[in-house]
Amino acid sequence: MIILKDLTKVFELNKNNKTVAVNSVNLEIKESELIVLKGASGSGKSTILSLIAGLSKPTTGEVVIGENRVSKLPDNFASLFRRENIGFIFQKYNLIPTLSVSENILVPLIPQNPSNLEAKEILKRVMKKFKIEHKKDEIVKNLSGGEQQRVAIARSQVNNPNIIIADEPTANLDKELSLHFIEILRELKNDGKTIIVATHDPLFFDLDFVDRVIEVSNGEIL
Ligand SMILES: Nc1ncnc2c1ncn2[C@@H]1O[C@H](COP(=O)(O)OP(=O)(O)OP(=O)(O)O)[C@@H](O)[C@H]1O
Repeated sequence: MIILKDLTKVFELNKNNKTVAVNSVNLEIKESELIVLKGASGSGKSTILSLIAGLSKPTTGEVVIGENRVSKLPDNFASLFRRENIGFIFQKYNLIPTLSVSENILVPLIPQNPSNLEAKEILKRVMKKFKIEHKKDEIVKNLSGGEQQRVAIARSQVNNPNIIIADEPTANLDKELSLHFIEILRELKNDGKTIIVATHDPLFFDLDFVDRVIEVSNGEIL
């Protein structure tokens, strides 16, 4: 269970310039639920995701995931928690363009220093699942948008996280690739993952396997 308790995030650029990006948000997300956060640009979706992941700290309120009060964890514990529990899929993929597909997918494992055999097995599992095995030695910048997306998804799954956070995952994809991404999402949902997608792509709003579409406006949940 992920619980957001009266969560507020204020960005203070200077004394006269404050943005309330998230305003008193309360939300409970059950295990294996798929939630879509929908809202216009600037409504606060990405900020909510980064608070859930412990990438930033709330101004007030808290985030609790399972037994962990994520928003109260010191940074090094928060990053450990993230590494073990959360997979990220970003709009711009955040891949390293000059590295190969396999090298990019293995990046999240670097802190764990796995044996070659372990790394090979994990690579095989995720590349097969997300159908990118045939490109394993290709440099990422030579891949199409859809292929880069699959590398990013494969990378998000190397630690087999139980929570997946996707921020505008289809923003750079055409309709066909977006529909393909949605099929991957359906699979991840069937695997029992808890998934939170922030998007303004209408393709996500009537899917039969989405549990809830939650509208965010001006930092508040409607
Ligand atoms: N680091 C920051 N410093 C100052 N203001 C910020 C920061 N991050 C976000 N904001 C502001 O907080 C508000 C919410 O931004 P956020 O990125 O969460 O919206 P969003 O709904 O994800 O938008 P988009 O769909 O464009 O990504 C915006 O007004 C934004 O300008």
